[in-house]
Amino acid sequence: MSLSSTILGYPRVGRKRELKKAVEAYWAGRSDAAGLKEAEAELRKANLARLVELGLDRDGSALPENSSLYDQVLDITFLLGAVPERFRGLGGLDQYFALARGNAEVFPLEMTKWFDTNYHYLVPEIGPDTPISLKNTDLVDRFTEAKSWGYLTRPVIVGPVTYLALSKGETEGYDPLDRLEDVVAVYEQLLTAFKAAGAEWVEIDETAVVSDNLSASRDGIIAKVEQVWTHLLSSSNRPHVLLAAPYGDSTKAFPALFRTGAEAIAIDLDRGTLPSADDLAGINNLSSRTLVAGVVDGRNIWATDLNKAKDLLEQAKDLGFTVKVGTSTSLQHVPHDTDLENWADPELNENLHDWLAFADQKIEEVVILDRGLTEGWDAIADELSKNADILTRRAATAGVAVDAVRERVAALTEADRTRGDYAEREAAQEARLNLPPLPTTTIGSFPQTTEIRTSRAAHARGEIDDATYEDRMKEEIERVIRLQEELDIDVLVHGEAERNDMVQYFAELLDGFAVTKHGWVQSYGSRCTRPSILWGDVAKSGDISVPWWSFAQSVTNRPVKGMLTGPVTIIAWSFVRKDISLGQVADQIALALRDEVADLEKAGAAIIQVDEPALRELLPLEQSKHADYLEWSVGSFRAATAGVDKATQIHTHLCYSDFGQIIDAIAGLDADVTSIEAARSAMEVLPDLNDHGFSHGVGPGVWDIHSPRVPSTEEIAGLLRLAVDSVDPRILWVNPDCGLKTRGYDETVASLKNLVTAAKQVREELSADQRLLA
Ligand SMILES: CN1c2c(nc(N)[nH]c2=O)NC[C@@H]1CNc1ccc(C(=O)N[C@@H](CCC(=O)N[C@@H](CCC(=O)N[C@@H](CCC(=O)O)C(=O)O)C(=O)O)C(=O)O)cc1
Ligand SMILES: N[C@@H](CCS)C(=O)O
Ligand SMILES: [Zn+2]
Repeated sequence: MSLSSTILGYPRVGRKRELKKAVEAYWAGRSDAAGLKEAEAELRKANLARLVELGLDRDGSALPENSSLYDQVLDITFLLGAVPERFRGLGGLDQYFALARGNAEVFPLEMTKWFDTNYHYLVPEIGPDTPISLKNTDLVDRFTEAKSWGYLTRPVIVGPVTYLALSKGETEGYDPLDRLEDVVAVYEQLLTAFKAAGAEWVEIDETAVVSDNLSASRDGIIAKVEQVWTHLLSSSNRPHVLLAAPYGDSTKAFPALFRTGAEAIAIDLDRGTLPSADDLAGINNLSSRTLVAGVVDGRNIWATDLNKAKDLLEQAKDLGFTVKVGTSTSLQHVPHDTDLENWADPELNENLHDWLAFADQKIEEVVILDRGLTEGWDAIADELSKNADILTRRAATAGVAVDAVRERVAALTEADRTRGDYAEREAAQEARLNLPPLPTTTIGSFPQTTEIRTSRAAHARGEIDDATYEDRMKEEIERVIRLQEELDIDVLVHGEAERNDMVQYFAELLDGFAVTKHGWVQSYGSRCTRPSILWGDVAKSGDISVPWWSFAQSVTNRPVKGMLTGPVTIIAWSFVRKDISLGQVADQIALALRDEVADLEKAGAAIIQVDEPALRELLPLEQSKHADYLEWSVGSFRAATAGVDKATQIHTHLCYSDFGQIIDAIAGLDADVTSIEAARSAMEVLPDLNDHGFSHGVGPGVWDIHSPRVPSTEEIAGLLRLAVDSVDPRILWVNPDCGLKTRGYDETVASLKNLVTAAKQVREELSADQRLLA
């Protein structure tokens, strides 16, 4: 059976976040395993029905099966039984969720970004003795169940090379790819099992072939993909294979992918290009191979330029392939459906409706383009002309290009991005702040309690007025300030109670953005975000953070940090326009933030933190693009922060990543203090920082806030001692890995108590040791 036009994956959170609700109900004990499985199956069935309703072929190969209770990489770990020793006493769902979230006894797998997206996967830990075998048949069971409902699906599976390339060695220096043969043996069994269950097609995502940012070299990864898949495809006891190389430019991998003999190859034509005739030299009988041309951007929400897509599809055909329409990536990164929004809502800007394509609209685009491809472009002439018209009108819409914003960005100079000498700043800040050695602080957010979220929801529904909402938030802020004083934390935060999300909050208040009510996208596990839509030129037009900060500072004598989100992170976690460069967008946001920084400073803030947790995430997958990216990203942070007095201390915060490749850029931000995730990787980042001569303040996280586990005082003190071994104690700060918004109060209070006690203990040790200079 031939492959039909398709998408590489569908959102799995559910139109009404059914998956989130089902999983959280299970964790909270409100449902049991059977209840969870039933809810998950119901969602899967509803999604399949929707895909067919939208026009994907139910009996072919077009229906992707990419569901998961938590994460697609974790599903492979679970399938392989490749479970670190600390989880081996557990079984079934207990083990699955302990791997994801930890429990009172065990810390979970590390979590990091999936390529350059805001989706997080769980990093497998692989060693020479990690058990690897076909441990369960969940993936095949899902296929069989869908078949019983009348849908022949195409299971979507992370490929073996990619799985191991994304893993970390159980011990320092161990290369997980050393276990490739064992993993491949399981995939061989899996393919046989799919064949026996009646699968016509499976999709294997070997995404690693598009990235230079992994520890294994790209050439090595490509060679391994070719070797492994040439072997696996030589068997006849398997379904057809769609070998996918999404999320980037696969030009380098193209000849190898085709040499494997896979019946179909999917490539990303949003970030990548078509192969040249040279790339295809020596590959025979191209018409027997299907190319799934990823012309519909799977990870942004703009309506596709259908005329441009048509040209690409024609070019692909001219190369000699059998061409099918596809998305550039899975649609798991976009919301379900634009029709879930109320377009009369003034926050949305009704113009946007026509400009947007969420997952369901993207499927409609795939179906339209497929019709053009098979019936001739005249068959979709109306759609092509309407689409061209929308794009032309969009460019001329008010707010898309604002002269004042463009002129201000064009006038930015190097001096605007440069602060004074660090030693002078350090002295001025020390005199102003007078903090103890190893100062303690937190990253910004305190737990977002049900009361806070309920108040916000009631406010949004108009059930409570602005003043009541504001009073409730202020009560919360004052409570959080008192708690930090009781805990004896040195530098306080207001707790971010008023923020629904650290990006969306800013988007709601800046010009140039729209926000949705239902545009949820999975960030990790059950946690979702509603990425904002950056459609126009960005500027600040009113209060953002100053009233909340001023209130917080008015109720304490200790310094409270002003708290902002940086330009790169706002870009990374929003859906961003593609008609101007990201560097330009970043500078527009930077100037809006520069105004906010100035207002905070004017109000009296001595410390202002500008979070850039996504700095590493947006690092392009291709090495050749790194320098340009680092220049504009670092430049925009500096433009946002360099306007302050030398006595004003600028902090930044980074998390969710492996920072090795961007250490120089971190230094280049020129923040006075950088807090950085480090607890789960036992301070790994510090020697790197030290080797790069990093001499500004640094706060390596000493509490992994992604797990409900409370770290003991001894454990934290141990991490601090490790830190002191790597960097000068005079620059060291003590803080958690990240904000506390996902934590509950019990563990927050217990952990912060231990954190402060540990800091005091190590302070004493150091002063006894005379290693801390005054
Ligand atoms: C720090 N991280 C963030 C990333 N991306 C962002 N955009 N924001 C981030 O903070 N990427 C990297 C990491 C990922 N980490 C997280 C951490 C936590 C969450 C999270 O907690 N998400 C929440 C939703 C947050 C939110 O938008 N809350 C709103 C709406 C709350 C809501 O669901 N309301 C209900 C009604 C509630 C009621 O009636 O009581 C509703 O609308 O139905 C708010 O607070 O107002 C989550 O629950 O998933 C995400 C990423
Ligand atoms: N200030 C934010 C940073 C998260 S990355 C917080 O504390 O939640
Ligand atoms: Zn963080």
